[in-house]
Amino acid sequence: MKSTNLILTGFMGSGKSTVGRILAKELNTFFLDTDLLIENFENKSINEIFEDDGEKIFREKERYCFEWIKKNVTNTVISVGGGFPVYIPEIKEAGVVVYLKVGFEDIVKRMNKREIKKRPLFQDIKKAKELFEKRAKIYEELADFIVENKDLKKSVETIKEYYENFKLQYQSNFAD
Ligand SMILES: Nc1ncnc2c1ncn2[C@@H]1O[C@H](COP(=O)(O)OP(=O)(O)OP(=O)(O)O)[C@@H](O)[C@H]1O
Ligand SMILES: O=C(O)C1=C[C@@H](O)[C@@H](O)[C@H](O)C1
Repeated sequence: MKSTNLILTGFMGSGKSTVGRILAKELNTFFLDTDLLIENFENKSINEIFEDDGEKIFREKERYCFEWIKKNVTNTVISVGGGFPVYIPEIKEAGVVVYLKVGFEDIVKRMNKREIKKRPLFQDIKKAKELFEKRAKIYEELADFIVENKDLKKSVETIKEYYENFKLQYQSNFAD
């Protein structure tokens, strides 16, 4: 059976947390962020996990999060880390997937120094751009719905409309 979580994906800084928090409030639910779940569980920042344990261990923690969400979470807005769909292509098993699409130059313009510092894979801008180019197609292929996150209000409204229609369809599919 399809899960009814609303999962936001996209590159680092594409606006998943910003859009996710607003959406959760408007939909009268809660907002989860897999990066924050992992940081809280480990009591370490993402930077510390990358430094102390390495990226491979971080990806294992993301998979653990995925399995937990699939089993235990419903009707929730969830923002996942930028690499989550790349390493967990079965992401749709945990909910309906919306890709927040933003160009690399716009992401760089939007993020301040403090925001960049928190993201280990954004330290080398040339490498971050290469990663962005490699991942763009994967995000598109794994999405149920794609939204260009230009105007924040419009993005929220478009996703809300899509998700409400999805839920209506879901309910009619599973009605007795
Ligand atoms: N539509 C928008 N227009 C302008 N700025 C935006 C928009 N959406 C988000 N932002 C800004 O972009 C920056 C990054 O957003 P946010 O932290 O929500 O991204 P994210 O996808 O959750 O990042 P990460 O996954 O790396 O944590 C923030 O400063 C946020 O205020
Ligand atoms: O794009 C990525 O691979 C990452 C994005 C962040 O959200 C964090 O999940 C982490 O820094 C890795």
